[in-house]
Amino acid sequence: MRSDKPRDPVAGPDAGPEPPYPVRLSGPVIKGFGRGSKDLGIPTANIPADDLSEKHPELTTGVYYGVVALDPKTYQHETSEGSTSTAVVLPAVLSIGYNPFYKNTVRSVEIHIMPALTEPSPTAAGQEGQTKFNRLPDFYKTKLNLLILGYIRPEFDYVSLEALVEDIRVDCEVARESLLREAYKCYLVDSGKMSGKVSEDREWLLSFD
Ligand SMILES: Cc1cc2nc3c(=O)[nH]c(=O)nc-3n(C[C@H](O)[C@H](O)[C@H](O)COP(=O)(O)O)c2cc1C
Ligand SMILES: Nc1ncnc2c1ncn2[C@@H]1O[C@H](COP(=O)(O)OP(=O)(O)O)[C@@H](O)[C@H]1O
Ligand SMILES: [Mg+2]
Repeated sequence: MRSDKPRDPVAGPDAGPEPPYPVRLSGPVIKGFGRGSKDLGIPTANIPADDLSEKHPELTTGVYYGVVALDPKTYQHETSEGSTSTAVVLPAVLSIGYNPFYKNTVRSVEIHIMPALTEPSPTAAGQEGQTKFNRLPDFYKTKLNLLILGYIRPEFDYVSLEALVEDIRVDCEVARESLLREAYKCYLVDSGKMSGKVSEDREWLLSFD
């Protein structure tokens, strides 16, 4: 169970991702248990977790942050200038594990895509009423590429659904603050002066065959 201790506002070193990060994962978006939107009001794009233990033994169960891109052949992202047919990199927060609150018996990888960091955060503290998490038009079956850039916390069980939702709200804020640091922002925005390794990772992220 989660303790009442206040949470750190950022996770991972300021200097940028340290090994094993960035970790590359990709797969088609599949159906989950249908609880994300319905029970929690937090949609999560699930990708297959079948070969995770074999391919990524370093990924322990827990909550992570990173960046994602969706295949523009099947998903056109809406921007302020209209819809775009090139892939867009967006910030994300994800859980890898058994969702102890729901006692799942199989491991899942569930990604919540957040709005661009240039937009106001819908999950910032102190907003009136119930938190409204980011919601995009559905993109089941679309190929999703994900670069995991850091670890936030282990998975917990909770006394209530509200407590789980509040912790995920804070995860979104921790992910956002973590990604706003220069050494992480470069994965989201091409500033023209990124290192060769970052540029290689971004190229992978944006490649869909
Ligand atoms: C950032 C994030 C953190 C999460 N943390 C936990 C957690 O600590 N414990 C837990 O039981 N589930 C956690 N979840 C998983 C939610 O319970 C899960 O997204 C929900 O059950 C929806 O599942 P579905 O996609 O199968 O419908 C987390 C999900 C996200 C996106
Ligand atoms: N911000 C978002 N992040 C992730 N998925 C989203 C988002 N907005 C809409 N979706 C859509 O919602 C679906 C996930 O909803 P969810 O209730 O978790 O269902 P499931 O249990 O099938 O994963 C995703 O597969 C995607 O098509
Ligand atoms: Mg889901």
